Amino acid sequence: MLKLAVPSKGRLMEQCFDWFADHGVRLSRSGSDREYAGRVEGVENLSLQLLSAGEIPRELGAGRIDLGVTGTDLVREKLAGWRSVVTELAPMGFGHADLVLAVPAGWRDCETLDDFAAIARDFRRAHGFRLRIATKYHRLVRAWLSAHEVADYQLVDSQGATEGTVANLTAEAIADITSSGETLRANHLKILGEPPILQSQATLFASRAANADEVAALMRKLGL
Ligand SMILES: Nc1ncnc2c1ncn2[C@@H]1O[C@H](COP(=O)(O)OP(=O)(O)OP(=O)(O)O)[C@@H](O)[C@H]1O
Ligand SMILES: O=P(O)(O)OC[C@H]1O[C@H](OP(=O)(O)OP(=O)(O)O)[C@H](O)[C@@H]1O
Repeated sequence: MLKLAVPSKGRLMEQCFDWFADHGVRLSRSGSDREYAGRVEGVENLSLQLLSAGEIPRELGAGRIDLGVTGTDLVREKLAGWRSVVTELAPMGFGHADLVLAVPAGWRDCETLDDFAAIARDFRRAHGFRLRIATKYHRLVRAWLSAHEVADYQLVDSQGATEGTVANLTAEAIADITSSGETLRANHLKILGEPPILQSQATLFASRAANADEVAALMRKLGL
């Protein structure tokens, strides 16, 4: 029996149910809208759990679930050495979002990452502390800034409403997921750097601990 987990709410859950239906497997909640158990029809030996998208990487990593749907951003952020822990089975074509670095739109002299690196150096000298970047994507942001030789900054943890931290004076810049760009615009922020830190989408992952034959049989059933 393979254990599958999908996001427990919102558009991600609905689009996930639609994707499986298009591949001949019907997923549904087993009880009320509040119940986090699920039902599977159309394939044998598969059980369904509804979990927080943010917790699915950890459950895959621990081998407590065999298959999971979540964003590539969350897997890369939350699982060190993710390639040795999970296998990417199928990008699913929804949940597209870019992880980006953004600064106040009014920073006219900051258009490139090189400008940002220079501003960060000057900031430290002028203020006596490092420029603050609010984010929940610590691992990905650190790796990306290091690859671009930006060193004079500190990360400030923000688990939500991250774009508000600049106006609230708890950070000078942010790194967060964007799709329509509305939240950045509404908070007077502009994106720096092209391409983005990461382009994410909802993806079906298998735990490396899962039974490979059972996973291969399911993939055939899904037509993948
Ligand atoms: N505006 C958006 N458009 C598209 N995808 C998004 C957007 N915001 C977040 N996502 C994606 O949705 C996935 C889930 O994100 P989110 O952080 O909301 O989950 P979560 O915090 O684990 O949910 P929960 O509140 O259940 O804990 C991530 O992979 C993320 O990339
Ligand atoms: O570019 P947009 O289409 O405006 O979308 C971006 C927003 O969506 C996500 O927030 P979410 O609604 O998941 O809430 P959060 O602040 O708790 O992360 C993300 O963190 C951004 O804030």
